[in-house]
Amino acid sequence: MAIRYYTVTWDQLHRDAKALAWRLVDKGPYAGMVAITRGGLIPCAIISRELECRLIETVSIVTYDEEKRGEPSVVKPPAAALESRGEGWLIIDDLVDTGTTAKVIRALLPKAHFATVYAKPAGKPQVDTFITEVSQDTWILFPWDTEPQFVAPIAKSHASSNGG
Ligand SMILES: O=P(O)(O)OC[C@H]1O[C@H](OP(=O)(O)OP(=O)(O)O)[C@H](O)[C@@H]1O
Ligand SMILES: O=c1[nH]c(=O)c2nc[nH]c2[nH]1
Ligand SMILES: [Mg+2]
Repeated sequence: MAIRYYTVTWDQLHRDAKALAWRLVDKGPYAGMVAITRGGLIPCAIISRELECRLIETVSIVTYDEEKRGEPSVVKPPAAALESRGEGWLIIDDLVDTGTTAKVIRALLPKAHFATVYAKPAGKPQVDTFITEVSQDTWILFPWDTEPQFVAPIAKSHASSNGG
């Protein structure tokens, strides 16, 4: 199956994270927020500003090596939220894909509210609130993983693909 790419710019990420904050504001107040590093850090910063929530904990789960999956391991647990099992806490990640990361965090913090900006169908059941769904065969390209580069004019690439 050919992979598609969905490019997210800084502006779009800011807009989508704010849209998520709008959905979350009435579900609070929150005891604090847990950002899933590293992808959840920037959406968490944007949402914490909107919700005026200044207590931020982090959790680090290592699952991916580039675009290949490995076994998930908790590199840094969300210490401040563990005792309450996440009650009143808001967990933020940039996206849910297979749901592997979300399942590990949910086991640690079963009472927390889990929110992501983007969601793919396989992981969607693990998430309480999200903004945009993309198909399972789509790879989301975040602004921190990409940079603008020169692209040849259409006429040039068209001519070379026609042997011109
Ligand atoms: O639903 P899943 O299949 O588990 O995939 C989703 C997770 O994968 C990405 O993180 P990654 O593990 O690549 O680490 P990073 O956030 O440090 O880039 C993304 O930020 C999510 O946390
Ligand atoms: O940058 C990313 N884009 C994705 O679509 C994805 N899925 C899992 N992990 C991911 N990281
Ligand atoms: Mg991540």
